[in-house]
Amino acid sequence: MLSDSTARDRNIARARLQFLANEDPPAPIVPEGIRNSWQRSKYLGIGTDEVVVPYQPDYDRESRLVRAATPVLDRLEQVLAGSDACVIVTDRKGWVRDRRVGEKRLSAHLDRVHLAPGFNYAEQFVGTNGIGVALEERRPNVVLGTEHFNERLQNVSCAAAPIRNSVTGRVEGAMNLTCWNGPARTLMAALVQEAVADIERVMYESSSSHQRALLEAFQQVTHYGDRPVLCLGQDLVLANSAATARLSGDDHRLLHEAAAELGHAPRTRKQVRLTGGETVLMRCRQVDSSAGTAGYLLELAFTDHPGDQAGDRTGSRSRSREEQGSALPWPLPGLAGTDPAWNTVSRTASRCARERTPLLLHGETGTGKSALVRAAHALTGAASSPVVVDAMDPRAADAGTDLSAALRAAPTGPGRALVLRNVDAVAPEQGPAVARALDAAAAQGTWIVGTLHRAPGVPEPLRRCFVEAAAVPALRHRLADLPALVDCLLRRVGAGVEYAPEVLPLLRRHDWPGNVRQLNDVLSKAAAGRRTYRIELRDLPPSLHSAGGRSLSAWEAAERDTLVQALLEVDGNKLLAAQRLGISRTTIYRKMRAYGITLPTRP
Ligand SMILES: Nc1ncnc2c1ncn2[C@@H]1O[C@H](COP(=O)(O)OP(=O)(O)OP(=O)(O)O)[C@@H](O)[C@H]1O
Repeated sequence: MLSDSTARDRNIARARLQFLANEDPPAPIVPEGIRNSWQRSKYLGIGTDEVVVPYQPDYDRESRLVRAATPVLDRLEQVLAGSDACVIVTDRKGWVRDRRVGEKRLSAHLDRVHLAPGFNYAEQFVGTNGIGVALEERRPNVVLGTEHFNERLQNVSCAAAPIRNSVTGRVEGAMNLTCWNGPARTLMAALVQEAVADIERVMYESSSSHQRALLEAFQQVTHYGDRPVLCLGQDLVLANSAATARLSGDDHRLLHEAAAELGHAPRTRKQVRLTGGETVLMRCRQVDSSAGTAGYLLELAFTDHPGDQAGDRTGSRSRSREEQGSALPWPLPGLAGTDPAWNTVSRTASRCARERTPLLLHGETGTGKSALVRAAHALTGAASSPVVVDAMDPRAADAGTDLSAALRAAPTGPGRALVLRNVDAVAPEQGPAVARALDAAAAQGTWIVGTLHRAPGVPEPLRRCFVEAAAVPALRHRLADLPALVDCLLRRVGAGVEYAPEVLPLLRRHDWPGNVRQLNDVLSKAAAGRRTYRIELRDLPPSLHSAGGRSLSAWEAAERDTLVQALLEVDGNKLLAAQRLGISRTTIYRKMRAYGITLPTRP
């Protein structure tokens, strides 16, 4: 009689051969994570009988990951001495950086399959294996014997987990434990998790003072992104959206070199020619932390953008001009608009969603902050919708369900997004607990987003939970997008809703304090109440027909609405409208001026 695990191994081995031999997906007996990895491996055409992997003997043996992993591996090596186990650390691309083996026979086998320092064990080269799956799916996993894609690995089992930078949430590498197939394999996952936590802690201790200093310097200067600002650390780049829109990765390297040349001077300026040929004036400041030099803070002024002088805080208007020159359309599913400032924020949100960079979105109510997060998250292929926790929701303020508890209750992990709406409404005493809850979710691979109406409005310690910030433009600043928005919103109402040509000019005259949400409400109501196949001027609310310079009393608003309604009924003929209302033509002129009524009128 076969033991349970032997029978399982045989079934998995059979399922693997069937999967390799035909076009069907792997049988359901195969665990989901392994099935997905097999499919990716087959799609990439990876061989199953030979391990052919790239080799690069030269690598940075002083990197922060290697330095943090060394004491942990030293300790594990002693624990595992003589046992049939081996621990391995790779960098984030799958290059093996260190390996410690308990016994010689396993060491020889691992050499034969190139699971050794300098080789690359990413899934794209080896197919399904612990390291490859941990880096690909950014989560811990176990790959047992016959679950390996390559036959040469089937006599070993491995458990692996990603190693993250607990400040930025970025995956820095992977830790893997391999041993011969056998009963001990079920304990491997726990051992790996513990070792990963130790490495992450050492990394945090050694790097956090640098990173904290850089983040602080960046946040002090950007005030949520008015001009291009870049903060360059040894392995950390912080850039606001005004900088990312104009700089490539090569530009970052170039600017880093230029900054390093300036040395220790407290603040210096220098002209730098970027890779695309543009010249930028860079103002550089060295950032120090308690552990030494953390990096450089660069404030940039592009020579084609005079309003964007380093040190000039002209606010979001100068930023949007800068972005207008460079932001190309960046369509997000279900959303409309090609205004440059909208393009820039769409691009930033997409990149942050992809890289899981914590993002702070600020913009007036109804501008589309939540809609952007939903669309950018969906674009990553995530199956789940973002979970939104509102700091202004009275239930969250309730003693029984405090805000941090609500955040902690949200599902976390790669493929998840967590939105804290109205970040600026978090009460100061709740700040530390909320920050801890956000950091914990980010550490699990969740994409963290905060939204608020006005920047800067986020107090410490919450501010440091967000790495990037971007502004969502108000509708009145992107009126060129109005036709596309109207079409998009009417499509949501139903197919075939049209509008008269005079409608758009009228919508364009309004300043939309409630932004796209208000436009959506107006259009949905107009479409529901329209009297013909299309929306006419008279279907729009009377308030849209006046300039609305001052706030009106209820009585005044009612009078204005009656006036507009009467004028619309008679196609703007003032004499007829006056007769209907029983007032003089002079009175109607006076009232129209007083209320700023501007609907198209007949002479
Ligand atoms: N570019 C767009 N294209 C289509 N619809 C949009 C766009 N921007 C916003 N909307 C729609 O406008 C409405 C309001 O958007 P959303 O709820 O995202 O605003 P918000 O900025 O998060 O508001 P608040 O600050 O009040 O939370 C939603 O129905 C959304 O789908």
